[in-house]
Amino acid sequence: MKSPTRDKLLEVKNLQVSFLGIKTVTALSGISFSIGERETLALVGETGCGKSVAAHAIMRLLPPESGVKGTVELRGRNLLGLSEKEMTEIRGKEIGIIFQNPSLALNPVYSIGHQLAEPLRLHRKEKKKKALSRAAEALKNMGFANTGEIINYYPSWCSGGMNQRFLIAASTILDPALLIADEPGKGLDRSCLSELEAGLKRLKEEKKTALLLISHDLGFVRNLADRVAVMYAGEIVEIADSSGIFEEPLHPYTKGLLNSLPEKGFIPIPGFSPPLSRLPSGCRFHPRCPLRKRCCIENQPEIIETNGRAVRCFLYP
Ligand SMILES: Nc1ncnc2c1ncn2[C@@H]1O[C@H](COP(=O)(O)OP(=O)(O)OP(=O)(O)O)[C@@H](O)[C@H]1O
Ligand code: NI
Repeated sequence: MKSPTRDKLLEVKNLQVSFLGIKTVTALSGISFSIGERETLALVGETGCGKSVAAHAIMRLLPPESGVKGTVELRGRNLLGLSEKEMTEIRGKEIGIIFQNPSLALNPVYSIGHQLAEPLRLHRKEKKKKALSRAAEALKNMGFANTGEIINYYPSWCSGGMNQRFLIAASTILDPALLIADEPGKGLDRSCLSELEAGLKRLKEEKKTALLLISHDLGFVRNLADRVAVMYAGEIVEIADSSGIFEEPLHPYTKGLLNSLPEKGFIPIPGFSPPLSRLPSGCRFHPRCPLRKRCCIENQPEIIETNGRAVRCFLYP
């Protein structure tokens, strides 16, 4: 929504995800958003609202018993209609993904250099020497100075923050157009977090990689995101430019999230998100909303777009 003519890289339309079990839970109730080429979109919202499910659905990494509907178009190609073989080609090459725990994703028995160079040797048939020099360059982009030494390190020798940056270097070594980062900063201390932030910034600016950034840390989001989508109980309730969300939030839930920031006085939103198996009537946020009206209890608001932003709330026409 930054500019109406921006080239769309990823377009998610009406994505619905249900987990079939004794009780079927609908984790995503039809979410739609798009990410432009080179753009960073953040997904924020309280725990359990469906952020990780959205990331997994886009990458087709959900368990087979999950029901997925809607479309996920990467440069116009619907990923949900591809064969598993075609999808394997997309993962890593066109869309990279990193999760919060890097030690689970890095292989403990191979050196960092080997793990970075391997995809280049495999997919690009690059010679060892060239692949290793590209690996060193990727490490430099992630803020490491002594790359000649670091390529010989093993993950267990390094801190969580270093490993998270190795993982970003590894997930983007084939220059994917989009990197999905699900809580990349979780569990990292402040200094590791600022190194991670600088690494992601360089990736955006130098490699022109688009980012889908999932994070609880609104400060981190504010520093990196061009646009922000706010989720609540399996729905998107507001999407706007980063400055719109942080300076002029519209939805009462977005306002509540911002008030819980330290600089706004740590005021938590009273109550809890509803369980997905027992959603309230009307607006899903109404039981916790200080501004609720009668219609909010009875009717479900649609998400409405105006002036380059979208909001799901009866306060806005
Ligand atoms: N495989 C699964 N089977 C059943 N339910 C699931 C499955 N995966 C996720 N869910 C449910 O879907 C909902 C959304 O989960 P999700 O992990 O996407 O939340 P989140 O927004 O990423 O939260 P957090 O901030 O804690 O990471 C949760 O209620 C979760 O229990
Ligand atoms: Ni999550």
